[in-house]
Amino acid sequence: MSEESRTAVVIPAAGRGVRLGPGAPKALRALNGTPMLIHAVRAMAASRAVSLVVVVAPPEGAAEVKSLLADHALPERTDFMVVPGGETRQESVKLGLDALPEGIGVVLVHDAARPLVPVDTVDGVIEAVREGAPAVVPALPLADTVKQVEPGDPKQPGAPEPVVATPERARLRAVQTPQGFDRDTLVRAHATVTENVTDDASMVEQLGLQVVVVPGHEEAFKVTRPLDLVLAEAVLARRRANDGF
Ligand SMILES: Nc1ccn([C@@H]2O[C@H](COP(=O)(O)OP(=O)(O)OP(=O)(O)O)[C@@H](O)[C@H]2O)c(=O)n1
Ligand SMILES: C[C@](O)(CO)[C@H](O)COP(=O)(O)O
Repeated sequence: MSEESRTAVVIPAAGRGVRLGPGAPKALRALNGTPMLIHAVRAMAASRAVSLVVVVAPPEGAAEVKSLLADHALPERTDFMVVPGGETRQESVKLGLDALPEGIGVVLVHDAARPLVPVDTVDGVIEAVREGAPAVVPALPLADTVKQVEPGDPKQPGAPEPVVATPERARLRAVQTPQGFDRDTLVRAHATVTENVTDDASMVEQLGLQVVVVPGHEEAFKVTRPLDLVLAEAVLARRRANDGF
């Protein structure tokens, strides 16, 4: 993968945010007065290697997302597109991929729900793809011990679940985004894998190709539950205090 190969980012932003609770679609909710999606777009466009950002919007919200992008200051060197999303994250990513123009060789997929990822993490992923890895994921070691269980009846939440195994923690990683791919590899993965998966790199694993992990960052956490909003606001307040961000 050459330095000249253009890099695009697909940002799936079409989720409802059910775990966050009632309100607007998660990507459109505000952090420090600015929609989470705009933070995520700026985080991606902060990389000088990124020439195109494709936002996959809630199907009924594409017009609103277009006007949000027009209303917020974004780097001029980056192009932006908006396409409507699908029923699942996987479908939304596929719709974003389908919209990519010719000439893009590297594709990042980044959750709108990870608005605060630092640019060094983004650049580290791009660099690893450019150096030849077909799929790259940023990840962190785990702080908690993990148990594999026999899942209980979803109709009886809170009922005890039998433990099946305790995987060796030192070999586990908590995976973040942006995940980076050689474009042709990711297109082939989405065309081949039909079962529902929770991240794009696992589709490349199913093709039998090597996926590699590079260092993630604790500020690349995903806003999933209400407490994550508190943490995100605190991170932004610290950034403002530290560097007038
Ligand atoms: N049909 C979907 C579902 C999810 N996403 C996006 O995928 C990312 C990661 O998903 P997640 O954090 O699970 O978001 P939601 O699906 O919105 O959350 P929840 O499961 O709580 O509803 C988010 O940026 C979300 O907008 C998407 O583009 N299209
Ligand atoms: C892609 C991802 O962010 C990697 O950790 C995660 O798998 C998305 O999961 P979600 O349940 O759609 O939030």
